[in-house]
Amino acid sequence: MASGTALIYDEEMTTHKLLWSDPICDIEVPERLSSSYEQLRSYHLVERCVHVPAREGSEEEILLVHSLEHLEVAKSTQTMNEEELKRVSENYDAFFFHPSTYRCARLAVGATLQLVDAVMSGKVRNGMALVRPPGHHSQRNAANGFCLFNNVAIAAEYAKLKYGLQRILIVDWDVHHGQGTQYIFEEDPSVLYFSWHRYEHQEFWPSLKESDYDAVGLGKGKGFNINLPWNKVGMGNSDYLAAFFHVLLPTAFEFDPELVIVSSGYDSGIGDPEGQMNATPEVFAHLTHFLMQLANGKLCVILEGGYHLKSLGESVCMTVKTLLGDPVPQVSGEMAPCLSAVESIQNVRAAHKPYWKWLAYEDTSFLQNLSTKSHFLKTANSNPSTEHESKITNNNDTVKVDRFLELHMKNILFPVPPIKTATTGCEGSEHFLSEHVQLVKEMDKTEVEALVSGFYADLVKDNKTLLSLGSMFVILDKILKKEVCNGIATSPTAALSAAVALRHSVRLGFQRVLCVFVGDMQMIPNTEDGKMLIINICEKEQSGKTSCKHYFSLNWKEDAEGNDFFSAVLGFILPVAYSYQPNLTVIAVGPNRNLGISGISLLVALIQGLAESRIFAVIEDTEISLMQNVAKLLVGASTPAFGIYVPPTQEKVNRIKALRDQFQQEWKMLQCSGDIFI
Ligand SMILES: NCCCNCCCCCS
Ligand SMILES: [Zn+2]
Repeated sequence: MASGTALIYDEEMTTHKLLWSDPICDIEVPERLSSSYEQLRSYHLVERCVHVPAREGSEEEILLVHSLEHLEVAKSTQTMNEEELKRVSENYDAFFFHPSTYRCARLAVGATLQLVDAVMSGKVRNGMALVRPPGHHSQRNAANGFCLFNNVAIAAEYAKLKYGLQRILIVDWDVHHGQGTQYIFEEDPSVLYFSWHRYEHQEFWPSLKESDYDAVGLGKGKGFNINLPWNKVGMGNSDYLAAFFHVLLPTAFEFDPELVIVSSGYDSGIGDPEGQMNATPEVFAHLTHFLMQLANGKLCVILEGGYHLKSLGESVCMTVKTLLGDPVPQVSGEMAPCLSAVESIQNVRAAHKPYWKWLAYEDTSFLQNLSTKSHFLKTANSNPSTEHESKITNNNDTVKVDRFLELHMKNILFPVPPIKTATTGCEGSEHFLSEHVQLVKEMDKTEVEALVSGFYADLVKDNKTLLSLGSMFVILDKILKKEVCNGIATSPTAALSAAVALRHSVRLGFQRVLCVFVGDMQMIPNTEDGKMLIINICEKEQSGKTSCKHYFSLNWKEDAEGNDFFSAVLGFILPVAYSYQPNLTVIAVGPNRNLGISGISLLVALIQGLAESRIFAVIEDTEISLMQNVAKLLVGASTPAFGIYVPPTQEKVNRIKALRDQFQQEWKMLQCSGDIFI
């Protein structure tokens, strides 16, 4: 299992710069690279990464994507004077040449390929390349939007050629549409390209019709190009997370890529003059964390845009911290996507329904009663409450944004506990003990009995249960005190342990405890006060207990061969959990679990993004291999390959949709169709 995070940076890429005045290009400055690198150093992140040197991309590698003519023009600029450079630059939309541009662009390509090699060879698990000039706007025969060579597109072609890959996912979270990348892979089903971008109904640059949600790819490539247009500015954390839950992640898990490459632009972050969006740096930790669960963790993050230096630097650090396996910080802001975002999400799901199994039963009846697109425009403008008030009056006030970020990041960056996981030394734990794991000593009997008093005392029959409860209390204390990040214990009665753990956690002061219980829960604590939210994934409806705001019984029986649990995790559990914003998560697996090990592993892996990754897992002691899988995930291993993809049945899709329709006003991250507002 590969480990380690590569960081690729070469100061020489700061020599490319604008020699004349150009109000469009003057934001793409060398300091974007140097200040991001300095920020990484200030957070002591550089020394934790594996340093991989950049190199020059070869002409042959560049010709994987670009025409010989384009290469020759770029090469010829090295010896030009300023006048000539200016003239050549005017042939392109928003691009400038400097005598060192060609050299820097080749270093950007080479740095990107070095990262692909480091990840594909297993030298590291993942990594980031800080490069400029960026790449995602450049096309076969043209420079465009500050980009000369399409670093990420070349990387994808290179990986296919050198490693025989057949499925590569490119996620472009830059705020501009990577039209260059779209054109290059439009007919190619082996490269799934996803981009969100500021669009404002084709008003915003590059103002292309083919940037809209109905550009789904061409020929054999149909379905493998996903455009999510943002038709308003001010999009924030909840909009971005909703786009991942309801569009990108279900598709990505069905696609099951062998490698994930991110066109990582941070102009989609707060304060950026181009994006005018509201998403704060920690959201990139969540987006990165989700993508780390694909392709067995093989993730290459390549810098694209980002023009507010402080916002860029903080977001780069959040990304690298997460690549290193640090706990994911709590995401800030109200967890409620705005109407415009939900409409875009609904439109892109409808557009892709013909191409993806997970969308087979998507309800697209809204298209019929839509007279024209203007229908949504009307609703969007009709209730202003559905838009985000901008945190910063205008992003152009750089100093104000600096101030905001200074304060905002203070309470985000918590000390990473030295020990990742605490365990009880239970059966099978010897397999994963390492310096990241701490064995907790047993608690003495009388103390445990005192803690278990009242409610459950009579239920604690034997010594074994008592001891298991005892070590559970010790683990919960350590998690609360942030001595450890998470913990795992086995129990002869997971249901009892979970119930006791929930009460104990609330008594310890955790205000919102999320409990995901797999199997039949037997005893269900009272959730009226909202201090707990329970999602019980069980085979049959718990007797007489119907779902309510803080208790969900999700009937799910997995098909034998594979696991169709993705749609429940991505379409229901995560949206509810993110809406609830717990400060502790308890995962419990009881007897006769109705989910496969890979489904549970996926759930544990994805849910680590909550509660600053504070998770307590309690597993029925008969489930040794499950315990080991979960323990490895808590210590920081990548999600194992999650078996054969089985699309959800219509009955299961309808069950999720029914719960969504019923609770999407309480838990707004469930929203993925605009109907609710009409
Ligand atoms: N009115 C023309 C605006 C051009 N803006 C180019 C932005 C390129 C961003 C690269 S991430
Ligand atoms: Zn951009």
